[in-house]
Amino acid sequence: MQKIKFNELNVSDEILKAVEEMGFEETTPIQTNAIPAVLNGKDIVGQAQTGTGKTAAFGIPLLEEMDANNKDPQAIILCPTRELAIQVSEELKRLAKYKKRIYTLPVYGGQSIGRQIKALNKGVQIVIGTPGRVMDHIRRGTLKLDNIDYFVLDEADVMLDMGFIDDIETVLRDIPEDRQTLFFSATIPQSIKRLSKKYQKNSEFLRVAHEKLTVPSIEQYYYEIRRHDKLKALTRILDLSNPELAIVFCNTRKMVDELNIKLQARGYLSDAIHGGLNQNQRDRVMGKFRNGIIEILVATDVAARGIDVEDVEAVFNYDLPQDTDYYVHRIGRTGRAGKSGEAHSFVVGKDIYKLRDIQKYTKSKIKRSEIPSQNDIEAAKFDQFNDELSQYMDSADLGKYIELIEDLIDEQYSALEIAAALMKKSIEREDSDDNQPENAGQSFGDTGAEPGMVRLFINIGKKDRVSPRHIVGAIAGETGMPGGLIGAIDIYDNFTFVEVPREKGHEVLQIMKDNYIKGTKVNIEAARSK
Ligand SMILES: Nc1ncnc2c1ncn2[C@@H]1O[C@H](COP(=O)(O)OP(=O)(O)OP(=O)(O)O)[C@@H](O)[C@H]1O
Ligand SMILES: [Mg+2]
Repeated sequence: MQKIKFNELNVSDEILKAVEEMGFEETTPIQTNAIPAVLNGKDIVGQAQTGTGKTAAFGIPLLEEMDANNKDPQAIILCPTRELAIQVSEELKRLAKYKKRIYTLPVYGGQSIGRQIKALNKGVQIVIGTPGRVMDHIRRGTLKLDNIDYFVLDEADVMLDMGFIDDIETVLRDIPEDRQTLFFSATIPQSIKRLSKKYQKNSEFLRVAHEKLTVPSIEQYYYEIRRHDKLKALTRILDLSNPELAIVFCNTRKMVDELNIKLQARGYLSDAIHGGLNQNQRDRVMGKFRNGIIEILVATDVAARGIDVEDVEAVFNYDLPQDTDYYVHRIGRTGRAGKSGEAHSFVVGKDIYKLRDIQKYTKSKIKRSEIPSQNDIEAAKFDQFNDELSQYMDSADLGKYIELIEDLIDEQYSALEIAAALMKKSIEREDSDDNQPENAGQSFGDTGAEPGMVRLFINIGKKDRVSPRHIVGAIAGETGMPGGLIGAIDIYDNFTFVEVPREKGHEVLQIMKDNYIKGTKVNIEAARSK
């Protein structure tokens, strides 16, 4: 029996109420198996596909076992990234809504340690963090280990990999022996078994029986293309399938930044996330993506594991991941909690061998597909136009317009000609709004800008490199605006972007158009105001 009602589990009314409010109707298979096992005191390795509720599978039993009268930390959950630590903490908070006096806290680098210490001192039973910061608190004595009963590694395979292992061993040495140790991930390689022997007692391997490592509701496609066709492929697929939200993975920070700028310049609502940004920037980008202010998240593998954002309908491997496990995790950002999703992978040259390995490893079918043609996109637009038009005709009051058209017909045109002309005009207008290449290189909008600020994209031409200092200096000099108001200047291959207060947007655009900055001509191709 894989799925059951939550009230068939031996859990408290507080949890049942919270789970109901969160809209969970039945347990997922890993929850069915893991919740009783953890409540019975078992150490477990839990493997289940992406998006199948592993967080609640360890979160619910932990919350049940916390002693509300004891203010000391009783559980530590380690996650590989800061965003994931925050998200797991949020999910636990929702589950703990009716568990009064049970507190959870995320601790991660890049956030003020003082604030975290204050929060820890107030009393927190469950600490969720990244290894570096958790270690830091342990060394400072601000995170006490004497009462830790539960130690959880989310994304265990990556946590026991990489540079984390030393930190984890250090933490484990100081946690009381009679703790429970829990490992969870969608991918559990053989090597974990050895580590499990070392760190766990009589561990039970809960593997949710599934043929495939990937989720069946994700349609997977690959495209054999040339490197320089990747951007075209991406934008065409985006235009054709028009996903609510999408994540595009690249293998390097540089590639992420470059691609993001190219997408923004073409008018897509995108932003970038990678480890090179500071924590404020990372939080801001994740927040905008979760709220749908941006629709496309261009990311390195920092966003590959665990991240749960509703309505991510498509994932792109702009670059194929180096590691086959990461294919599973990346595409698992879509098709979560029973929803459907699409995964598109770009394959250049020898990547095809890697793709074959991925198929073999995941036992999933990745279908070969072709870059959609302009005709495909036009046909899709036409279909969409038809749908919208018939809906509109059903609801709108057209009386006055019918009379006007009748006049036109009397004069010289047929009804068919008039309808065709109106349709052409309407579709063309949509297209010209649609960021065609002639608009690329410059745009003017609040894509990704701070509230009240507007972001200007400027094509500075490949050879005409200027430094951020020059740009700020020139704008400040011409407008008399303090330099501090001019923000977020980054220079990429041949683009730069500048954030200025909204009301100064047009003026600054004009200045940049008219001026030479320190002898370098700033070339602005076209101005477009959204
Ligand atoms: N029983 C349930 N019914 C419906 N939705 C659920 C249930 N349990 C969890 N969810 C929701 O499913 C989504 C995915 O859960 P979660 O992030 O825990 O997946 P995961 O297995 O940890 O995936 P990943 O391997 O990517 O980390 C979340 O939004 C969560 O709130
Ligand atoms: Mg998870």
